[in-house]
Formats: sequence, structure tokens, C-alpha cells
Amino acid sequence: MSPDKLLEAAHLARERAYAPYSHFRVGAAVATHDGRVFHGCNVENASYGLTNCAERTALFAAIAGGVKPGEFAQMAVIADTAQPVAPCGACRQVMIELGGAQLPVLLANLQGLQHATTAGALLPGPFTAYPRCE
Ligand SMILES: O=c1ccn([C@H]2C[C@H](O)[C@@H](CO)O2)c(=O)[nH]1
Repeated sequence: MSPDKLLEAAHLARERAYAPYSHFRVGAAVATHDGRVFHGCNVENASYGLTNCAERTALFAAIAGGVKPGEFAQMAVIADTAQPVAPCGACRQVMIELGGAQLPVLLANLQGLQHATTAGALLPGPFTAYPRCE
């Protein structure tokens, strides 16, 4: 799948955002190497801290749908920002864990500005779990 097609999927997902508090809608989509696509939007809550970002919604939907870490081919994220949207730190950490540092990530805004990067470039030095406990 082309990155632009995946961005279209992210754009569609953004329209499903549940963002009654911030009114800031974010859409994300992830594709697997075998062509499966999963959508994500931000889902807010009256208890603000319970909000889930679009990126994690998409990644978690994929995992819940049977995708294994390592099967992700690319991700796209879009929001109404001046520059291509910058994912939050929590989402960067989850992207790395599930998609790997090499995961291509296409960031975009509604004006068509794009920034192609990778999960590893978005989060150098990610947390990795408990090596001393193994
Ligand atoms: O990377 C991000 C950062 C924020 N949001 C959402 C969470 C909240 O609903 C709104 C404002 O922070 O944007 C995302 O979906 N992805």
C-alpha cells in the first residue's frame, strides 16, 4: 500500500474522533506487510487522563485484531496542525515497542504538509523493559 493511501485511511479515521473536550481531532492508520489496515482516532473522556490518542488506538486495534509486533509495515498520522502532527511521547514509545525502530511513519497536516520519519527517529533511547530481571 502506498503511504498516500494509508494517509487517506488516517484522514477517514480522524473524522471518527471522539473529542468533545479538546475539539482536536487526530486520525491514524497502520498497515501490515500483508496488507491489513487498522484505523485509529483519539477517544476522549470526561476524566481527561483516560483519553486515548489516535496512534495508540490504531496500534491497539491492530494487536486486538491479531497483528503481531514485527508485522507492521507503516503508519500514518494526521491532524489539523500548522506543521505535520507531532505524536505525543506515549505514542512514540508504543510505536517503537510494537512497530520497531525502523517502522516508517508518515506525519501530515490537513494542508498537505508531510514529514516521513521512523518510530526510532521519533524516540531515540526508548524505554526497554527490565533487562536485569530476566
Ligand atoms: O499524539 C497525539 C497527541 C494528542 N492526541 C489527542 C489526545 C486528545 O484527545 C487531543 C488533545 O491532546 O489530541 C492524539 O490523538 N495523538
